[in-house]
Amino acid sequence: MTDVIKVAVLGASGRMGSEAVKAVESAEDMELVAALGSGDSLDRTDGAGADVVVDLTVPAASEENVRYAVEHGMHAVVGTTGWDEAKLDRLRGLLEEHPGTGVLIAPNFAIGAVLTGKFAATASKYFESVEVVELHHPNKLDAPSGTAAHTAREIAEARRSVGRGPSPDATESDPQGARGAVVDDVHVHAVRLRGLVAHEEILLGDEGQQLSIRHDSFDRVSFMPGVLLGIRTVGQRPGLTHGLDGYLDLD
Ligand SMILES: NC(=O)C1=CN([C@@H]2O[C@H](COP(=O)(O)OP(=O)(O)OC[C@H]3O[C@@H](n4cnc5c(N)ncnc54)[C@H](OP(=O)(O)O)[C@@H]3O)[C@@H](O)[C@H]2O)C=CC1
Ligand SMILES: O=C(O)C1=N[C@H](C(=O)O)C[C@H](O)C1
Repeated sequence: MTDVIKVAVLGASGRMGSEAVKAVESAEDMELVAALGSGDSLDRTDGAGADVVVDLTVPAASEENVRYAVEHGMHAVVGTTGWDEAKLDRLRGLLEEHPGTGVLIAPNFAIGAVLTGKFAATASKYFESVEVVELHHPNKLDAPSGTAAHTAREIAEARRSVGRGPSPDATESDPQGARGAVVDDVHVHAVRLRGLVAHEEILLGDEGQQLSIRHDSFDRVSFMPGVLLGIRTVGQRPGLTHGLDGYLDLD
């Protein structure tokens, strides 16, 4: 019998956090030792003996939460968005000072979304044009989604590897930003619509053909197997892992 993993969830009453609390409570190899909201002190995590902190909060709080976890000897599984290159670099530096500690930053915990990013990156090597559309519930704080930004970077890297440049685009005037955000030369469009949960579609086009690759999370339970995989694996993977694919054998 393996040791039970003691887990603290930050953002525990949020949409994702409340689902994660249920998932951890249902896992036989885990024990929920702390469930924190925005008003709670972080010392309730190490104070309760947590091995792993799960951060499902807000972009403004996530970096500080992870820093606290690492500095207090806890691993961290992070689903919160907003981890740009500057934050990731600071985290890498921190982890060098704490070589036994692992942190997973997962833009998306749903296996279908992880695969969508991989499939889209592969496909984008063969198509002249590619654009990303993400569609979410209207309560989402950030745009474009962390997943869409991550997908755009995966696509850009794949295209660079085969010498493909940006998609063709004759737009000369776009004062309202109708062409969307541009992440690493890839256009990303954000839709916010009541009734949606989390969705992403990658449109690829070439002479006389189009390919669409789409993933839909209809319910936040779709993220929970990835959250549990992250909790089970993070302690064996010191350093920073960016993307759940780092814990999956996708080749
Ligand atoms: N990686 C993935 O697969 C997924 C990632 N996400 C991301 O996860 C994050 C949370 O999303 P969602 O659950 O929808 O958001 P919610 O707004 O529903 O939940 C966020 C929660 O965080 C709490 N919170 C805010 N600041 C702190 C803090 N400093 N410490 C502890 N708790 C805090 C809030 O509590 P209070 O109300 O008291 O302020 C709130 O309950 C977002 O960044 C989202 O993009 C979402 C879905 C999937
Ligand atoms: O806020 C959300 O809901 C989601 N956020 C993450 C993101 O920004 O990519 C993951 C998923 O898309 C749901």
